[in-house]
Amino acid sequence: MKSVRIKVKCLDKDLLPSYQSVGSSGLDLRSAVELTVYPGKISLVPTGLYLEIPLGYEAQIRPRSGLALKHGITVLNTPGTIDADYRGEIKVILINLSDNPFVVRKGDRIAQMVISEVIRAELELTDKVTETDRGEGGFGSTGID
Ligand SMILES: O=c1ccn([C@H]2C[C@H](O)[C@@H](COP(=O)(O)OP(=O)(O)OP(=O)(O)O)O2)c(=O)[nH]1
Ligand SMILES: [Mg+2]
Repeated sequence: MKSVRIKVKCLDKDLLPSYQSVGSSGLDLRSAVELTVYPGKISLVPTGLYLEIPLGYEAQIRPRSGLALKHGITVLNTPGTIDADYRGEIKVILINLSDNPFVVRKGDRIAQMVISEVIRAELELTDKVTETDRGEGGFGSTGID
């Protein structure tokens, strides 16, 4: 498996994220605070983490499926983008899509962070794009069966 070294400043060692199994794609992120995400509401959850991601990589913040399925808790902007040059605290934007308040305790694993390589586009202006069978069809144009 490929890996990349990332420097991390962590306000509290107990908040250091980790992979939960040998094949996990994401590092589980822990909440640095206790808070409640109320039904239908959005909360910005600090993680106590500051990263130095090498240029050419990014971090993506994704929901945990268990929280989504059991509690209706998801990441509003998924996948959240952590730019390589960002030096602020990593924060997670949670939304509660259930009818019940969701209590987050300090140290709870609230989301996961996947490190990814980034390919940047070199935009080349043109007056015409090539034709294809699909053409302008989209948004369900191929049907559902
Ligand atoms: O879930 C997220 C998303 C973003 N960020 C931080 C890191 C990221 O590098 C920065 C900017 O994020 P983004 O580009 O998604 O937001 P923007 O609205 O475009 O803000 P900006 O104008 O600062 O780029 O905010 C987080 O901590 N958590
Ligand atoms: Mg941005």
